[in-house]
Amino acid sequence: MAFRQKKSSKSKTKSTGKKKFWFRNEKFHFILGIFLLSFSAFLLISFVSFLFYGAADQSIMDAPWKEFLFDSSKNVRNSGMKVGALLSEKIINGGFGLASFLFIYMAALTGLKILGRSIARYRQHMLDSLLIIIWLSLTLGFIFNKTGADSFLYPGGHYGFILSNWLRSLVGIIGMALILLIIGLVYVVVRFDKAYEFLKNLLKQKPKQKPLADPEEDDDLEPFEEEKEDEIVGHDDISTVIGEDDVVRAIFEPDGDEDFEVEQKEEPEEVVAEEEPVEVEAEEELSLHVEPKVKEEEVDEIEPEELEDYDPTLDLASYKFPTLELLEDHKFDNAEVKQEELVANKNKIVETLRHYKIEITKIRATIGPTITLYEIVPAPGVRISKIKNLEDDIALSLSALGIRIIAPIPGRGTIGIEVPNQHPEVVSMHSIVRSKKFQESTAELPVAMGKTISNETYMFDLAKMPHILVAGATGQGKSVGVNVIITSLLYKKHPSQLKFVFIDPKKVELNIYSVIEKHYLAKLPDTEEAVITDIQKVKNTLNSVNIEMDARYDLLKAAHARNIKEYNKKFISRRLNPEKGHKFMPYIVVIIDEFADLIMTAGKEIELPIARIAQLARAVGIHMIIATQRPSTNIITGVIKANFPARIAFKVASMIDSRTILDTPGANQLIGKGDMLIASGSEITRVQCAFVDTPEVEKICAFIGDQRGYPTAFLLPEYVGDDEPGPGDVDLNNRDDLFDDAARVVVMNQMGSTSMIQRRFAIGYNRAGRLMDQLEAAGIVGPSEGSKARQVLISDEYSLEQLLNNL
Ligand SMILES: Nc1ncnc2c1ncn2[C@@H]1O[C@H](COP(=O)(O)OP(=O)(O)OP(=O)(O)O)[C@@H](O)[C@H]1O
Repeated sequence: MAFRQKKSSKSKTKSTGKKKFWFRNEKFHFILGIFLLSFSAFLLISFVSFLFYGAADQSIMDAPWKEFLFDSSKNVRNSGMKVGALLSEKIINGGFGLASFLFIYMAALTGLKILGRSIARYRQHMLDSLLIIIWLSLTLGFIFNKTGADSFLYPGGHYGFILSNWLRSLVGIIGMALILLIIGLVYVVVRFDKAYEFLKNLLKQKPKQKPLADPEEDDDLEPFEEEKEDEIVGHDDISTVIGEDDVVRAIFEPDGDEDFEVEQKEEPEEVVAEEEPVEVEAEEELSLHVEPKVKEEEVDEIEPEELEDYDPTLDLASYKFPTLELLEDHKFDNAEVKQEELVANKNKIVETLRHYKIEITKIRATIGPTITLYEIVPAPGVRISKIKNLEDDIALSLSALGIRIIAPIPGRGTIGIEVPNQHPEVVSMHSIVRSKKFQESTAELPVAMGKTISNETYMFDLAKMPHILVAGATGQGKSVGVNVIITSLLYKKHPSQLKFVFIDPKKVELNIYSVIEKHYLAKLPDTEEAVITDIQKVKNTLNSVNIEMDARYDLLKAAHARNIKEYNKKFISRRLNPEKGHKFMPYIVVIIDEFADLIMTAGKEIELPIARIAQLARAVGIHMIIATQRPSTNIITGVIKANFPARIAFKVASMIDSRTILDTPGANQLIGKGDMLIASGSEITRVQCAFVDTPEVEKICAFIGDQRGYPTAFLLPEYVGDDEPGPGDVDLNNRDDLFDDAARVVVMNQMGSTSMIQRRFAIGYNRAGRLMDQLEAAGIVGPSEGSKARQVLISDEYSLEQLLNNL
């Protein structure tokens, strides 16, 4: 029932895929194209004869419509007959006047395009036509304003007439004429460079910069538009009555939420960096500097009009997202907070405060999944610090652990006392994934973490965080938290859009995901396991991610894109040439479980590449999540803290640990079992983490793993560590597994080319290079000759086999 909701939005991708399939049907194209061409021919004939016979046909057209349509004795003179006359009347007179002829042009052009004729700048033609229709209809409506009464023809059509009358009433005849003239002029200047040059020469002293707006500029600005924020799921179960007859009155409005979404706008500095040169140049010589910039863009870009948008999901077009049934509802685990519990807690709070001579004027309860927030308004004159100091006394009187006092609650003017519920609720991943907020999220990397104190789904966009440090004592819900993050992403992102790098020195937590290797995992070439456990491989992988990051930056630079979103948008609209190395970039999320173990064994060798990724990788779509159960300062160092602004703290043993993670106490007062504090920027939110059990994750992974995947995991660039043998020291006793095959290929082709070996065996450049060095050491090929292929020293396969046998 409720699952249906999920299906509708989740299957968006799926249904668009189907639609596209239907739309791509060749026969459908042919029929539609022919229809549009015939229709435009018919309209042309009808429109033209309407100009000649429209007046004569008016009387018949004025007849009641039944008579007009069904009385075959009444005939019109229009060559398109009654339908032609009617269409002409409705489109020309009832619509946009003589400008409506352009509709014919648009229909014909569309027909030809659908039939497969390549039409350069099709979209531009359509846009131009629409603009001209509006402008011309308005202008003709304005000019022929008076003639409407005695002529059958409205040259500006109904809309031109109405709109021009309205504008005239606003700005008068002269104002209106000026507006039309200026709009026309701006259009001509923007569209036609020659006209612009001409006008510029004409008015040499006062050149106008504005009209030369680079179409790319619009594009560049787009990412800075605020993304639509998700709707908040309605919740009516937030506040609860404490008791009418109590000494202190309870307030029960639903909470306004100042969720995390206040965060992150795109950094303005980047805009400045990009736009500055244009402004500086504009001061000197207005137009000259803008032109070459456009040309520079074109070097890397290909003509977009000819091709349909690239669809990265096409390789796995039939991929099905995991369904909601794979997740448990955990409903039976849930318990309501009883009215008596609320009243009892309230009374104890009030009594304890009274005991210390603190009067309060209001108290309100907001029931969360695991804790209830009692918000109090102290009587005037009471010092807040006094209440804060009573934390332990209130905890004692309520005989409960995990009491936290927030004094004051930012932006509310109240003091919050968080009290754990006697029977905490399990927030199921099921309920979170099903929430409207998650389903309708438009975030790049949406993660639904759990529920806030006011029972709202707590979500964030990992792309904006951009890296997360997760810490907490053992057994408090850290691994579940990491699984929740991964699961959220699996429910929302297609394998083509997201890749994970899993690093798990303990070899237990993340191994569960190895079955989705060919869908979602990234690994080094030539490695067996996609979930990395070996410390040397961890180093190599992190360095390889660094190389990938640098390569992505190079591509972004060549594409004049500021971030991955902008780059992929350009790539999808086929404005980047794959032959120049451009490719669709999936997001890469690096997850390191038990970070402490790594730092203890490898120290700086691990910390430095992590810090570099954390500092730089955001713009190129590489994000990191590191988890540790040892939140000490030698693990969470200053370098790590500085680069991981978003932190998630599960319950920790001491206040010092809490400070190490969050820079503030609080995590030591949590109650465990997924109770957590999320710090993002200066805001700290208490959230009950969703619960996803290992069998649920296994089911999701099996669901994905059983589907067709890519031939291999996503291959990261090859990285050769310093301690691995370089090309100089070749040990023929330790030959590459592909040595014999590579030798045969080289001899058969009589070509000693590294890239041929690379291509033939689908291996990285470094490995192919090493193979070539070994072939040289074995005397099969000659020494390197720069960019030329090496000389092959063995002329036939027989000699080669003999040589191989003797090695
Ligand atoms: N969000 C949650 N809701 C309810 N129970 C939870 C939640 N998270 C964890 N738990 C309970 O706590 C137990 C331990 O959780 P988890 O394995 O995630 O701890 P951990 O911090 O990763 O421990 P370790 O560091 O030893 O791996 C779970 O088996 C589960 O019973």
